[in-house]
Amino acid sequence: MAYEAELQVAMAATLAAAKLCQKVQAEIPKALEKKDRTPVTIADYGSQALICRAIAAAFPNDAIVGEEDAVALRSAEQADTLVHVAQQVRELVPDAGTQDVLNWIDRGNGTVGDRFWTLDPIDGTKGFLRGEQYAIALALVEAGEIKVGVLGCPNLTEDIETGAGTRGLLFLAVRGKGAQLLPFGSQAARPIRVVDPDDAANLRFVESVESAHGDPARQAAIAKAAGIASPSLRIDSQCKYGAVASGQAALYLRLPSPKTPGYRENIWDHAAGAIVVEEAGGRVTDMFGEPLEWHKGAKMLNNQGVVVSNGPIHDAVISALGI
Ligand SMILES: Nc1ncnc2c1ncn2[C@@H]1O[C@H](COP(=O)(O)OS(=O)(=O)O)[C@@H](OP(=O)(O)O)[C@H]1O
Ligand SMILES: [Mg+2]
Ligand SMILES: [Mg+2]
Ligand SMILES: [Mg+2]
Repeated sequence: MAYEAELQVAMAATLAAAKLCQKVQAEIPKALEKKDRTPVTIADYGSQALICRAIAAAFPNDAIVGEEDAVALRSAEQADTLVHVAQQVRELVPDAGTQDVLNWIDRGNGTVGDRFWTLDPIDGTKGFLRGEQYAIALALVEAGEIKVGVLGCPNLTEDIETGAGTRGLLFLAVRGKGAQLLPFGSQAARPIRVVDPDDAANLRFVESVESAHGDPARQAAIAKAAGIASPSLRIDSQCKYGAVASGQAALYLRLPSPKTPGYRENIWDHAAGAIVVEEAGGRVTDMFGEPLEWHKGAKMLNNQGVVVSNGPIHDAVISALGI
């Protein structure tokens, strides 16, 4: 199958990063504050180091556009943090030197081009810090189209609402080949599909836990206008894409927050989830119904808001948005 090597490398790297994140989350990590005042932890850095190492080894010519960089970790003030990051990485790569770890993290400073990977080593760091949902999100983009996506969700359960079933899910997709779900520890991935419009029990919508990352009042009004009467399920991170792809929600709405109207979305916050939903039969656009632009830069400057659906309700949502 096309992209089989890329998929296998991405899956193995994401599972290794998930192991590191699970261990750090159990130890109740501290958060550092980045320049933009958002949090980052040793697990964000460790996850980026492991995944960039694996991609650089398998595909040395590929650029990686990752969320994190090692600038702060190279500073004298963060010497202790660097020690902790390197310790965590060494649990999985015993011969990793401290300089190696810094260089692997900085391998994620690549730029978008004809073929590149985009990586969010922990999406939903705030959820991670609360002990709740987060995702490790990795995607390959070629000629402006996402070709491969792997989304690791270490705390997500097969039944998202009740918590029943295996905890720890890997969502996978290759363009044109469908989307699959592999519970952590299982050998057998199974195909997934978005929800059928007749399945009233799963016609719910999902949105961020963090109110400041969207517009909860407008999101509720739009969902209602599109025929979804039940209250939202609030989930951190790209796990929301997993909910739509696996047929447990019909809609994920992320409308611009009135507090940060100029905010533009990062490609790593959406690429892996978007291909998983599309390959499961759903649709992903911005709030104007336009396709998201993956190859223009790390920020999607020409897109605002994100609408993710099972497909059949998509046009009703865009028209309810009234634009
Ligand atoms: N103002 C604003 N508007 C929209 N999005 C924003 C905003 N600020 C931050 N972010 C990004 O949100 C990412 C987290 O996604 P979620 O909102 O789905 O998860 S969470 O509820 O915050 O946990 C989060 O990703 P991570 O930094 O990887 O956690 C940010 O990239
Ligand atoms: Mg993110
Ligand atoms: Mg992140
Ligand atoms: Mg972040």
